[in-house]
Amino acid sequence: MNNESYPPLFNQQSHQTQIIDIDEPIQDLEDLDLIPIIDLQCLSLDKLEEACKDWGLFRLVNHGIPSKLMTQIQDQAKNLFSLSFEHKQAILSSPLSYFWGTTARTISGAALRSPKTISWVEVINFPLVGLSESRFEDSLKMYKIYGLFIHFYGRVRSLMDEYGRHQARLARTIYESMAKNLGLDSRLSKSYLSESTGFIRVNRCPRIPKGNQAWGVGVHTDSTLLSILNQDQLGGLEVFKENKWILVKPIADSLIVNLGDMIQTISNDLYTSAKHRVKVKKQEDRITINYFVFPQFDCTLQSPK
Ligand SMILES: O=C(O)CCC(=O)C(=O)O
Ligand SMILES: [Fe+2]
Repeated sequence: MNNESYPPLFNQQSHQTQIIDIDEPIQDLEDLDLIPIIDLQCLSLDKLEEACKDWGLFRLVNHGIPSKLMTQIQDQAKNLFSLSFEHKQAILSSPLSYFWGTTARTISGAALRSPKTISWVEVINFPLVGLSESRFEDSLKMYKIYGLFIHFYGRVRSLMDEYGRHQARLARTIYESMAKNLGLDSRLSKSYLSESTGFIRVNRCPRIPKGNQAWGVGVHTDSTLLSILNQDQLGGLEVFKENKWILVKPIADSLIVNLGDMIQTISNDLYTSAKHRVKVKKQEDRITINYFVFPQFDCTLQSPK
């Protein structure tokens, strides 16, 4: 098992970095999807309220993103990850960033990784603001693979722009309904969702040798206001609810909305920032595309009385 697109650690036959408990009980009822469903075409404020309080996570359907775009973005992410590890390290730099072994970064942008907590994941961050006018392409010309890379980077970038606009629309619609439910003061609550903070994070959890498993992403909550996830058909995402880990099954054309720490704070802990994690055990690469959005950086969060 060797492929130059993977970080070297992920090419080892077996790895000792993450031994995880295979017997841990997980609610896995074959045909049953336990995750609450929110239909954006006929959005029920009551259902939304229930999902936000009880789960902190829900499945979004009828969201208006064409399924072709959902698939194209997955395919292009796959292409980008298939560049060699060296090239990814060299060319996916500011305003983009590439790192592996963790999804967390320090304030200065360095990957927050330690040998004990290596996650089985590679990450590319795409800012959405300024992507089109960035000098990134100029800096790429220094590299020999410019010609090869640029023809699909251009494609990825325009897809990201289009996809990002849809995500911003979804976040705005969902957040405004939450604000209504929470009775937020509309003058204050405008700055609690700031589209300019939005970015897209593409994750690849590399295939893993048969019989092994690892954390793609360990247990965490998102620090966002909202996160909106497009996962491929391999699965692996789990959410914690009433002391059980529940599989968030992949269902074509649906998105998973995660409430982050910021909306939990704004709601005065009425809403839950969902605890979740990703387990990797398939012999195929797993790709997910996540949209993250935050409050305006300098605003003060105020919970309703
Ligand atoms: O890849 C996934 O399914 C979820 C990733 C995640 O939780 C994150 O990036 O915060
Ligand atoms: Fe997350």
